[in-house]
Amino acid sequence: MQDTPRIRIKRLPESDHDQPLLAYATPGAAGADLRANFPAASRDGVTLEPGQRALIPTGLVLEIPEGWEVQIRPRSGLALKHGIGLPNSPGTIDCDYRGPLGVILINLGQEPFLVTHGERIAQMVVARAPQAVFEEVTEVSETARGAGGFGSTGRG
Ligand SMILES: O=c1ccn([C@H]2C[C@H](O)[C@@H](COP(=O)(O)OP(=O)(O)OP(=O)(O)O)O2)c(=O)[nH]1
Repeated sequence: MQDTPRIRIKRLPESDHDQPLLAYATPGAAGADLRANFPAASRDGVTLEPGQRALIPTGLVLEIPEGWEVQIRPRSGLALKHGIGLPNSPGTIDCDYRGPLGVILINLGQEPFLVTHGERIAQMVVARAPQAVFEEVTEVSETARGAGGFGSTGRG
C-alpha cells in the first residue's frame, strides 16, 4: 500500500475544463474541495427547494489506488448558513469505481438554494480502506465493556 496515495483524475469531455483541478486549500487541510461542474447545457445551475435532493456532477472520474477510498463530506459553511448536507454522508467512492464522481446534496434549510456552476459544494477526504477477512466463529473474546453500548456509560 502506498504511503502517499496518488489519485489519477480524468476530466469528463462535457465538463468545464477551466475549473481548477482538485487541490488542498491549506497545508493542513484534510479535505480537497469539490466543485459543481455542470455540462454546457445546464451551466445556470440547479435549484434545490427545501427538502429536495439532487446528484450534482463534479465532471471528474477518479482512479483511486487499491487499499484506499475517498469519502465525500459536507462543507460546514454551506451546512450552517444554508442547511445543505449530504444524505449519504460520508459518501463512499470505491477504489474500483470508474464512473463520474457525483455529490448528492440535500437542502435541509428553509429557503431554496441555487447550486451554481463552479461552486465548492463538498470536500473529499482520502482514507485507507483495507479489505478485512471475514471469519465465522461460535464465540468471540471477552472484554470489560462486553455488550454495553448505546449510552451504557451514561447520558449522551
Ligand atoms: O456520493 C457518492 C457516493 C457514491 N458514488 C459512486 C462511487 C461509488 O464507488 C459508487 C457506488 O457507491 P455506493 O457503494 O455507496 O452505492 P450503492 O448504492 O451501494 O450502489 P452499488 O450497488 O453500485 O455499489 O457510486 C458517488 O459518485 N458519489
